[in-house]
Amino acid sequence: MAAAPVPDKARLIDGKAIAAELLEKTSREVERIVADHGKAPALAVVLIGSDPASEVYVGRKIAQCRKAGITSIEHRLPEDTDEAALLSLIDGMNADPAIDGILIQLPLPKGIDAALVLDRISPHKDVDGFHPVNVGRLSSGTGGLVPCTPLGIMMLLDTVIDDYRGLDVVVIGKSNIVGKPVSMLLLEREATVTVTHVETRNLPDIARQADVIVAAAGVPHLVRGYWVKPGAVVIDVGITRVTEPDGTTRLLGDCATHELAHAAAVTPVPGGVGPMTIACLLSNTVRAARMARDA
Ligand SMILES: Nc1nc2c(c(=O)[nH]1)N[C@@H](CN(C=O)c1ccc(C(=O)N[C@@H](CCC(=O)O)C(=O)O)cc1)CN2
Repeated sequence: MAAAPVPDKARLIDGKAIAAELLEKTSREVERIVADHGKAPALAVVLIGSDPASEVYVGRKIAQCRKAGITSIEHRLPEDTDEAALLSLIDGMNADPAIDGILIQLPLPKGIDAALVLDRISPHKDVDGFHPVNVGRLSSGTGGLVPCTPLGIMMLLDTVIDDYRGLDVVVIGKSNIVGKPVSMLLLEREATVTVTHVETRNLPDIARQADVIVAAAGVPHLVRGYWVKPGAVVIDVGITRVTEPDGTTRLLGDCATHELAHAAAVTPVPGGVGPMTIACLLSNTVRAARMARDA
């Protein structure tokens, strides 16, 4: 069999454009829900403390909700919020039929047990897909709400891959938000998935076998050109903000993208996976709203 041609320039997968399409589709679904039930889906967004990146993400989530016609209810709580007060806020939102989705922005301040908090959210309103019931459903392939970043990664991959059966995929990173759930989604599509992390031995050699690399280790420019097989697809999930000597800041992904001309396709940072995370949050909110109204 002839070897696949080596590309001389990797195709950029435009996350911004794909997210915009999904947001458009979500807005149309919101209109249908309003027409059928007379009430727009509603998302409660909880931000505790004043982490600058979290402020930016929450601001974008709320702005996108407004654009899509989703009602957002904002709860901004101080850094020293008591865990019991947060749990009681969640109990109230779980019981409130006017709220379809609950989002607790991560990371939480020190002293608050994230697992306890996420477990308290009703699985039906868990639009982040972090509740153990939804994690279990994803692992067993039995539906449920799926975490936003992995869902977005699959949508980006679907623009360049038709059939995942037997493809060798290397996931770098084992977080509950990205590495583990995206591995489950890829397994469901019958890819051969190798989950690795920064302690994995011979990581460059393992990565070089892959048809697809999902880099989610949070280590800037970890994946170098020689780690990537010619013609592979590379999804860069990393976003690390670095400050230059002149005081300006820029975002670095987990991949040295300038060394990846020989890849078939890569996602840029910014403008790749990040915008999909927010678009999928809105789409999950609409899904939760539809499920609540159809129940
Ligand atoms: N409850 C949650 N908390 C966090 C999640 C999550 O899915 N649920 N994910 C991340 C942060 N995040 C969303 O909350 C997020 C990260 C990045 C982007 C994004 O659009 N990035 C842009 C660049 C943005 C910038 O300029 O800083 C891009 O990559 O183009 C959106 C959402 C942790 N917490």
